[in-house]
Amino acid sequence: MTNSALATAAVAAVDLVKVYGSGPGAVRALDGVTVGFDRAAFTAIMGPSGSGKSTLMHCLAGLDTATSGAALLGGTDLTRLPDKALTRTRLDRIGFVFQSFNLLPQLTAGENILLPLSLAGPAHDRALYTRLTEVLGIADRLRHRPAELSGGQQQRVALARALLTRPEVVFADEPTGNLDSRAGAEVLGFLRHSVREFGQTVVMVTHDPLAAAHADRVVLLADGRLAGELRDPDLPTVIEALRTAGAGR
Ligand SMILES: Nc1ncnc2c1ncn2[C@@H]1O[C@H](COP(=O)(O)OP(=O)(O)OP(=O)(O)O)[C@@H](O)[C@H]1O
Repeated sequence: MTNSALATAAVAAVDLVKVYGSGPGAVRALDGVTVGFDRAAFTAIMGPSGSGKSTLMHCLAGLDTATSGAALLGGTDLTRLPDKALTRTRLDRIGFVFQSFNLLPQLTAGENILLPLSLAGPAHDRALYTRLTEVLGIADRLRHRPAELSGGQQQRVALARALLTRPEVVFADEPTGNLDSRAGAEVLGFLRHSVREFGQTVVMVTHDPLAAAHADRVVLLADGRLAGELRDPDLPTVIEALRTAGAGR
C-alpha cells in the first residue's frame, strides 16, 4: 500500500506492532501490520482465532496501546495522543458496536441512543435521530428499556447510538455474534445501508464468513500479519480464503 493511500484512508495501521508481556512468555499479537481502511466502505477483518483481529481493532480504536507503529484516524496518530485527547477523540470521532450491545439497562432505548451526544456535546441532530430510528425500525420502541427489547432490536439501538455522532468510523466487534441469523442479517444489511446512505466508514471484526460476505472488502490476518484481502467477497471466496489463511499458520 502506498503512503498516499494510507494518508487518505479513513483509518490506517502503519507497521503496527503489539507485544503482550515480556521475556520468553511475550506474545507478538501484531507483527508489523500495514493496512488502510477506505472511507465510505464496509471492511471486514477475518482470520483464525488468535490471529490478532481484536488487537488490531482495539489499537486502531485507541482502546489499547501499540508497542510501536502508528494507528491513524484521518491522519491523527492515536498512539501519540495523551489520554485526555484520546478519550475526546473516541467520543467525537469513533462509533462502537459490540457483540454484547453494551446498552445501559436503566436508560430507555432513546436515552441510550442520545447518550454519546450528551457526552460529546454537539447539538442534537434531531433529523438524523429520526431518520436512523426509522431506518432501523425502532421508532416505536424508543421508550422501552433494553430488557424489554429483543437482541436484534437492542443491537439496532446500539447501531443508532454509534451513528448519531456522525463518526469518522464505526468499529463493530462481532456485531452479529449474539443474534439469530435473521436478526444478524438485518444488522449487516443496515451496516451496508449506512455506508451507502450516510457514507459511513465501517470496520467489522467477525468469525462468520456469511457476515464478512456483506462487506465491500475482507482483510485477512494470520499470526499477527496481513495474510491477504478480498474485494467484493462472496461466501465461497471468503471460506476458501479463510481455509488458506488457517492452513498457512
Ligand atoms: N491482554 C492480553 N495479554 C496477553 N496476550 C494477549 C492479550 N490479548 C490478546 N493476547 C494474545 O494475542 C494474540 C492475538 O489475540 P486477539 O484477541 O487479537 O486475536 P483474535 O484474532 O481476535 O482472536 P479470536 O478470534 O479468538 O477472538 C493471541 O495469541 C492472544 O492470546
